[in-house]
Amino acid sequence: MVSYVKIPSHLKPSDPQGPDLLTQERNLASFDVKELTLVLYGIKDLERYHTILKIIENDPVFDKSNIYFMGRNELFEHAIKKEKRLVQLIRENKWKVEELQFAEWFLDMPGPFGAHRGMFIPTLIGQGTKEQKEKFLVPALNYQIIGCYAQTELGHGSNVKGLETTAIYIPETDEFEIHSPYLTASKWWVGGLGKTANHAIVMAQLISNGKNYGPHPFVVQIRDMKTHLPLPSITIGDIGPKFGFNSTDNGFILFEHVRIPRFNMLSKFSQIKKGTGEYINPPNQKLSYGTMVLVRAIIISGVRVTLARAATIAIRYSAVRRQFIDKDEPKKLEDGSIVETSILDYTMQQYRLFPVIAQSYACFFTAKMMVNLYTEYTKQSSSGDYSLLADLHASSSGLKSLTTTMAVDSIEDCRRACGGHGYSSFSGFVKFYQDYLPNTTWEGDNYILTHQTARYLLKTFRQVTSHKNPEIYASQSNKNPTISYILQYLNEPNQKCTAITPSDFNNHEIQLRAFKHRVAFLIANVVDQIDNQKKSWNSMLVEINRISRAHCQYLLVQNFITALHQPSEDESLRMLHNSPALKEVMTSICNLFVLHTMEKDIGDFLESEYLTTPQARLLRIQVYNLLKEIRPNAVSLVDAFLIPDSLLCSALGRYDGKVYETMIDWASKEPLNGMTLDFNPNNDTFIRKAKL
Ligand SMILES: CCCCCCCCCCCCCCCCCCCCC/C=C/C(=O)SCCNC(=O)CCNC(=O)[C@H](O)C(C)(C)COP(=O)(O)OP(=O)(O)OC[C@H]1O[C@@H](n2cnc3c(N)ncnc32)[C@H](O)[C@@H]1OP(=O)(O)O
Ligand SMILES: Cc1cc2nc3c(=O)[nH]c(=O)nc-3n(C[C@H](O)[C@H](O)[C@H](O)COP(=O)(O)OP(=O)(O)OC[C@H]3O[C@@H](n4cnc5c(N)ncnc54)[C@H](O)[C@@H]3O)c2cc1C
Repeated sequence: MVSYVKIPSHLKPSDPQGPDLLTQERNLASFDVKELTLVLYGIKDLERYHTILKIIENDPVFDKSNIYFMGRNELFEHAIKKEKRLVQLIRENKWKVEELQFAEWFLDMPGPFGAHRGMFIPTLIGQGTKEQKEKFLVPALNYQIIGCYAQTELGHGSNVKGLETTAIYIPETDEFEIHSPYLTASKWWVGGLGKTANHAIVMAQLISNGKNYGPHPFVVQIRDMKTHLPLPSITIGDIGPKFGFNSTDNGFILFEHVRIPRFNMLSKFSQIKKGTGEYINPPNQKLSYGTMVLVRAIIISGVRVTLARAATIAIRYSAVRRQFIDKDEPKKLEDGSIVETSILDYTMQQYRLFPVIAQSYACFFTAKMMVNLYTEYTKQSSSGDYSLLADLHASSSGLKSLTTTMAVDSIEDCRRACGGHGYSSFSGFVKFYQDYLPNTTWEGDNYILTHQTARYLLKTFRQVTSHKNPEIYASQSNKNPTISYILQYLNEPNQKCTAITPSDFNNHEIQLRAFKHRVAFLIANVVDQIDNQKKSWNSMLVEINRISRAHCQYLLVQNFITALHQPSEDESLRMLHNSPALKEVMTSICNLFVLHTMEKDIGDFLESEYLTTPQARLLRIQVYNLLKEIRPNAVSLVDAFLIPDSLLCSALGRYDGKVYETMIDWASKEPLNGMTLDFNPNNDTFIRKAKL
């Protein structure tokens, strides 16, 4: 890239106050960083990581050095080039899903084929029959057709049952007619639709013999395969500029009595019979919502790397950045000279940032749980057993909501913790935040999703309590955490915390009891208000949200603690258990996650009377103790995430700590610096490129 400003050569390269600050930090670690990285990725995935990263970093098409200077059109063109190159690489290297997830992660560019890979293909796999897979999935996997997932409409997104697009069965021709009766029925927001896709999975109200059977998925060809123009009676466009995600063509589409063969209704679960239009019921009414369950689970497993990325930038920058001399504990170099304090040494900075490290590790263990639960569900459902679906839907909805909210809040906290430089695109936070933000809205608005989780929890509570002998559920409590805490609460509703010193709060049994008691208390309270005091659902929505949040926080806590204690077949967990140094640092991180989470929501724990006010104070002291304990390991804990510089794309978070050199180098490449502007108000304004 061209530099428009020549930087004077007399400047010394780095921070004059101390050599290589990050190396000094790294020397403080109490554990082996490589060992922890291995726990996080596992041996096989770490090999994949390095293989794929090498390919991506050495390919000029994926070069990101110009990314912060691109406008929308340039960004979109760049994204298409990347997508096309990615498809070539998939073919050349025969990449499977495992490799592809790393490639997409490293590319860090929401692109026009994202919905094709992330939603169109999974829907065909999950909901298509064998014949439909042959017709649509095979060409989709070969990129002969490019698809998108068209569910949301201009007038309805959250309320899927309220969608207005119709698919009416026409027995005479054995076809469906896809139609948008109102402006508000226009499909809207659909990724890859605006310019790229030639096929769409359209979620439409299935109507046969005048009866509405609710939203079902239909495959609709939308553009001509040769000219790429919209097919007759179809109107398509891009929805315009957005907060972020501008490298993707989110689009709209309207249908005017478009006919498709009956074959195109995805029919693995429900079918329409030829001629009669008879509807064959699915084994579970919500199976047509299956793609959403899968994608929510995938989003949850992506949160850990999002948090890791934000923490890496902020922690490394805070180690390098120095402001003020600490009057009480001045920092001295070896030669005795006093230097300014690294901002990472300020307790307030630690309090803002170390919990983000802890959240990422917590999400790592819960991601494992989510993957296991989804795998178990897939196994069972392939033999017709859908009994795990309700559980899976409840935990994936609530956890998607909790963890993505946590992630966007934490990216912003990390950005602010970097002061003024956090506001620069070069921080690596700006585009990252903009592109990540829709995770709180898509695949279910984060508030709406908590209704689903709470509904399941209330239902379970009612089931257990309405039984004459609730203990009958005891045998299920090992597998079902909700039943386990409800039973515990019923047996001992007035349970009290036994902590008498700050360090007592490190006791994992005390921690688990706190979370169990709090969530059961909140559920019991809402059940009482709805069932006995006849409060409306709407009047309880804030409490509903609280219940889902409390339940999902408990899942995060329980998964972290279980990972530390329970013997496991899992390769990563065995490595963790076999290393005392790792176990020690992970225990501190776990304690910080648990106690910081409690402290933030302390009102719930006080209200449930599990904690007393003096105990709340002890708990806060223990949080401060943990910050001190973690401080020497902070940089190494983020190094272990192994987020490559090419992905961070951050002047502040780079591994070598050369913050200031990079800031000025990148600023010198700002194209505005290469333009000559005429500021004279009496002249017509003009801008021209400078001659270098
Ligand atoms: C360390 C290792 C490193 C490895 C490195 C890897 C790096 C990896 C990086 C990975 C990054 C990953 C990122 C992935 C990103 C993927 C992005 C994908 C792009 C997404 C683009 C966006 C697409 C979209 O947004 S598509 C549109 C989505 N829309 C929605 O989600 C709409 C939300 N609304 C709904 O779901 C429903 O309307 C709902 C649930 C709110 C209400 O539905 P309802 O029909 O009205 O039902 P209700 O009456 O409330 O309930 C009845 C009954 O049904 C149950 N129910 C509801 N839904 C479901 C369901 N889905 N499944 C099962 N059951 C369901 C409900 O519980 C009720 O049950 P009962 O109480 O028993 O009656
Ligand atoms: C970048 C991006 C990409 C997307 N990609 C796709 C795609 O590829 N395909 C697709 O089909 N969709 C896509 N979407 C759409 C997305 O799934 C929806 O926007 C999302 O599901 C939210 O629905 P909504 O917009 O209708 O929100 P609304 O439901 O209108 O929500 C607005 C507000 O009202 C509140 N609210 C609504 N109902 C209630 C209630 N009952 N109780 C309490 N509060 C309520 C919500 O909490 C929210 O705060 C995308 C969205 C974005 C931003």
